[in-house]
Formats: sequence, structure tokens, C-alpha cells
Amino acid sequence: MSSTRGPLVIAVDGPSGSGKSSTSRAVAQRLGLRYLDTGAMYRAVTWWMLEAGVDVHDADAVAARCAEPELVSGTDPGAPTIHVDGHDVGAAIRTGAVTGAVSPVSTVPAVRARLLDLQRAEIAAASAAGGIVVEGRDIGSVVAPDADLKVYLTADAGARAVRRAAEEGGAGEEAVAAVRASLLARDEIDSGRATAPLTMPDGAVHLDTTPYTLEEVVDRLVALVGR
Ligand SMILES: Nc1ncnc2c1ncn2[C@@H]1O[C@H](COP(=O)(O)OP(=O)(O)OP(=O)(O)O)[C@@H](O)[C@H]1O
Ligand SMILES: Nc1ccn([C@H]2C[C@H](O)[C@@H](COP(=O)(O)O)O2)c(=O)n1
Repeated sequence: MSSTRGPLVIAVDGPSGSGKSSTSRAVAQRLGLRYLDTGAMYRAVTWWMLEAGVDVHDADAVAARCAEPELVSGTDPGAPTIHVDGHDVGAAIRTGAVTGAVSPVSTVPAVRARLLDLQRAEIAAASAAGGIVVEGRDIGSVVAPDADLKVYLTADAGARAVRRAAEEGGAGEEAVAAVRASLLARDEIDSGRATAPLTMPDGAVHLDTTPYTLEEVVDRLVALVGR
């Protein structure tokens, strides 16, 4: 990584549940940077579509309405927030209904174009604060291809399912199997869509987090930054 001391942009991509959010937040806190969860932005648009009664499988209908919601992302890594039309939707965007609908919404090019503008504006705004860690599916490939550091996090599907199920309070075999199926279904849509599919960006460092604790992964990323 370059040794200059200007604003830093760190791009973190990877499949569902690979540890992007927890790792990115911790890295941002350690380095005093802002933090942007772009998945939360796709979830927020999806939440709004469901509230508005838009059929999320009708791409034209989603495209026609996607400029309407006002989205505001709070980028403090200690307490990230997301508001839609003035409502705090931090909890509402994590429901099963939103998780089940977010992949089709995120395949719609007009949605991606709108969020791309908002994401680049957050990156520009963060330069005054020293920089930002941005995480999602297309950060190193589309949103910030010139990022100072690009990281591609993965973990075995089994490990991802166990981690996520534990987070949701269900560590039993059935809960883990259901979470695994949901993660894999989202991976398939995210990787197969025509616009900005999930892919390892050129120049990214690949880290398989399966054998590592969260703290070990954070240490590795901070070491890669070298600041
Ligand atoms: N290296 C790790 N070891 C163990 N658990 C981890 C590790 N990294 C993340 N986790 C845990 O795995 C779960 C999923 O992590 P996280 O939400 O950060 O993934 P994500 O990639 O952002 O997921 P999504 O794409 O669905 O937003 C969380 O409970 C988190 O605490
Ligand atoms: N840059 C991004 C970020 C997210 N998405 C989509 C694909 C995911 O399934 C969904 C939710 O993201 P998560 O909260 O699980 O990180 O949003 C995307 O297409 N591009």
C-alpha cells in the first residue's frame, strides 16, 4: 500500500456473512476513519419498496420509484446509522422480509446508479475526516476502484452460517441449515447479476477468514494498511 498520509479509502468486499461489517467497523475504529455499510443502503431502499407496496420482483416498478426515498447514512464506526425519509430504519432493515427481498432490488440498474452517487458522495465527504472504510459487494470493482487498499473477505459457507445463526440466537442444526440456504441464495443472485456482480476486484488482497477470529482478521487488515 502507498505510504502517503492523505485520506485513506479502504474497500472491503465479499459474500454474505463473510465478516465485512464487523471487520470494517473495527478497522475504521482502530484507524480513526469513517465507515460506510453499503449493504444497509440497499436494505433501506428495499425496506422503502416493501412499505410502499412495490413488487420487488418487478424491476420496472422498482426502477420507477427508486429516486423517491431520502437516504441518510451515519458513518461513525462506533454507531453507524441509516435513516429513510427521517425514520431510523437500523433495525427494520435486518428483518427476514427485507433480507429476502434485497437481492432482487439490488439487481436493478437504476437502484445501483442512485446508490453509487450517494456512496461516492460519502467517500468524498470522509476525506476531511481522514478517510473511510467502505464495505459491500462492488466497492473495489465499481464504487472505489482506486481505493488505497482493496480486501476480499471470504469464509466457508458452513462457518458463515454458524456465525450468523449464533448472532441471531439460533445455534441448532435446523437454524444453521436455514441460514446457510439463505446466504447461498443471496450469494448466487449477487454473483450472477449483470450489473456490478460480486467478484474479487483487481488488485484485492484475498483473506479467507474461516480459521481466524475477528480480532485476528482486523489485525491483518490494519497491518496491510501500515499506518
Ligand atoms: N473472523 C470471524 N470469526 C468469527 N466470527 C466472525 C468473524 N468475522 C465476523 N464474524 C461474525 O460473523 C457474523 C457475520 O459477520 P458480518 O455481519 O460482519 O458479515 P457481513 O459480511 O457484513 O454480512 P452481510 O453481508 O450479511 O452484511 C457476525 O456475527 C460477526 O460477529
Ligand atoms: N455494494 C453492495 C452492497 C450490498 N448489495 C446487496 C447484496 C446483498 O445481498 C444485499 C444486502 O447486503 P448485506 O447487508 O448482506 O451486506 O445488498 C449490493 O448489491 N452491493
